[in-house]
Amino acid sequence: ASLAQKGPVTLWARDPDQAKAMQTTRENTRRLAGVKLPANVSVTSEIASAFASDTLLLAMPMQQMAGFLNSHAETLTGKTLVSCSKGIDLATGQGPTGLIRSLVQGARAAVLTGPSFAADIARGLPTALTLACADHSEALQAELSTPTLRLYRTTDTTGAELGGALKNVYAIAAGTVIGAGLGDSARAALMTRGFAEMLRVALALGARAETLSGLSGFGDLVLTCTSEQSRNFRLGYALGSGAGFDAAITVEGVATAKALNALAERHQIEIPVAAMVNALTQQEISVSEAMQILLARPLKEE
Ligand SMILES: NC(=O)C1=CN([C@@H]2O[C@H](COP(=O)(O)OP(=O)(O)OC[C@H]3O[C@@H](n4cnc5c(N)ncnc54)[C@H](O)[C@@H]3O)[C@@H](O)[C@H]2O)C=CC1
Ligand SMILES: O=C(CO)COP(=O)(O)O
Repeated sequence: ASLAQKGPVTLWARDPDQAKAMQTTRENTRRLAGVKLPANVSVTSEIASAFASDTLLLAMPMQQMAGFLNSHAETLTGKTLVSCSKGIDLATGQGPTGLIRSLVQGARAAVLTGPSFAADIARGLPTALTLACADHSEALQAELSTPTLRLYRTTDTTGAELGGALKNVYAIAAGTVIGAGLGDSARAALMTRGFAEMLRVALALGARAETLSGLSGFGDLVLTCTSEQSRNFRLGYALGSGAGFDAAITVEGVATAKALNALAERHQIEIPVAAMVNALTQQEISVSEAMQILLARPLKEE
């Protein structure tokens, strides 16, 4: 919707009925109810017209991306593929750019990430994001920036994708703390220790520290750990308060916690908060057990 301020945009939906309904009603009632599609957004389920552009934005749950890329590898060859997904592929431990590079020959991989709820962007509220691409991406930055969407460029794709993926794990932790009534001070402690874990993992995997301190890292951690709009925060809140949660809702932090723990084990990095989130979401421990384990850890230097 934001890009439509600058020209025609084609939105691809897999399901022909859903595409037709969106094209007619000018709304995605299931995913973004109440937001009207701008006039120059057209919705189609036809690959040929949807994939005609040289630049394509990929917005799907992370665990679906490998399958999508495999199915459409030939059509996507030579395109600039900009991933908006935040996660780590469980099967390979790769982020979006790694998947794109390994599954689509000749594609240029980029990541668009940072603090942004889809509903805020669609309503034209001011938003700033990180655009990461290994090669010179000034033209892409200009192409994807709009009057309400300000993009900052970097070549650090590893840092950008890890910032966006990992913050979801700590948003679940923050939601759990608030849901369990443990207070804002405890949330601030978890966010800070969570950020230290994000930095340790990202640096070990070759990211730059300044990327993690930017929009895709610190910025997105703050947004997701403090907003009830976040699905990751809301899942944590439900876990903390003992309420139910709709399993159909996309919550990237659950799979990411699993993938992150596997990565940390391989690289021998300590991530106690993420380990608790993984154990909690896999229903291996209770909220009070998680808190006791974290509080009983040996005292150490900051
Ligand atoms: N919703 C938000 O505010 C934001 C979401 N993201 C990220 O974007 C990604 C997608 O999230 P949402 O759009 O919110 O999830 P969602 O669950 O609301 O929508 C997912 C969309 O992907 C489609 N999809 C599912 N499997 C697919 C496949 N195999 N091939 C093609 N399309 C497929 C679905 O039909 C649906 O339209 C996630 O990684 C999320 O972290 C990033 C920033 C903001
Ligand atoms: O990534 C997001 C905001 O930057 C969206 O967060 P949720 O997936 O937790 O809703």
